[in-house]
Amino acid sequence: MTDLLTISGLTVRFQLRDAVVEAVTDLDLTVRPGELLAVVGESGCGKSVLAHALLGLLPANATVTGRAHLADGPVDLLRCGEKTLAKTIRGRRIGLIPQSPATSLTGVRRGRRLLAETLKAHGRDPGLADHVAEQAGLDPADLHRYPFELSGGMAQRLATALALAGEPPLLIADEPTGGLDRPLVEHTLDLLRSRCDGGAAVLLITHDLAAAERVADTVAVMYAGRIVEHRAADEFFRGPGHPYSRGLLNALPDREFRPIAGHPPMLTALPEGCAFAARCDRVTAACARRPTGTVACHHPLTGAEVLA
Ligand SMILES: Nc1ncnc2c1ncn2[C@@H]1O[C@H](COP(=O)(O)OP(=O)(O)OP(=O)(O)O)[C@@H](O)[C@H]1O
Ligand code: NI
Repeated sequence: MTDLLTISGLTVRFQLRDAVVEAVTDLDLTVRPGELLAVVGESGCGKSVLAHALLGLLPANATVTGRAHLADGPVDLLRCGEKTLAKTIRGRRIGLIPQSPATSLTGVRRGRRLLAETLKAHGRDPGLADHVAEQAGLDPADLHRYPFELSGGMAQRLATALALAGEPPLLIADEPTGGLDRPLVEHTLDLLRSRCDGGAAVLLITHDLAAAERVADTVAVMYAGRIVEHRAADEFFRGPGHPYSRGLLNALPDREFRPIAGHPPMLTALPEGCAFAARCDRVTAACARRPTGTVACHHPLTGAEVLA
């Protein structure tokens, strides 16, 4: 099947006064219709920057290179300019559930009006507001509130409803379960899954590997701005290939509940070789060269040692 989204060589740099932040480097990804791709990795590894780059939402100190295309459009999302993105892409072709919607949902309109106007802007019946809120797990009775009157979890669900309003074929959900308690987490994940089962694609950005395990078809692991492993979810959860992936899985409460020692490197001073080497128990002299491949490691895990 043709890919819905194709990203090649995506690289994002932020210019600071006296340093450059290498936020995303040479990232290739594809997402098919009906696929739920989970992008996982520790805080600061570039997940939100990836989402914002695709939607033209990065601040002025960012430089973006590479290419990103939707299957049905000739435009390069990274080059097409604000007007095209605002008119034809954001909300319509690609919906975004932003991270921390409590801070991004501002304005003086009540939830119902916000949602009704968004539906109308996408050519849908504004009367569907209550229905779409319910789909997102938000009690329609809470739509009379202003954004600043919403709890973090309610704002999260309103943001989800707003992203669903345009029925975009691709939904990017950046930590969509933040601030939600367990039943609502599951409701939101199942909602994303049902979007995919209806033919849409979802790029789910999450810290929560248990969430990814519940719903993802494929998993991409980011470390220090690069994808270090990308494969089918069932294979990944059975036997990750990258030592970093194994570390993430072993940190889960129902596995070893043991966090990975140490910290990711500074994105302003990345090593030339493998960025994970300083934290890795398999490091050798070979790791001074940058590893490549779908498991970007000179000493990937195999067979029995995988979850040892
Ligand atoms: N405008 C900016 N200027 C400089 N650096 C930035 C800017 N925006 C983001 N960064 C840096 O880019 C890196 C990646 O940030 P990003 O928000 O993508 O992380 P993340 O993986 O989404 O983390 P989290 O899981 O905490 O949301 C971080 O080191 C961050 O500090
Ligand atoms: Ni983020």
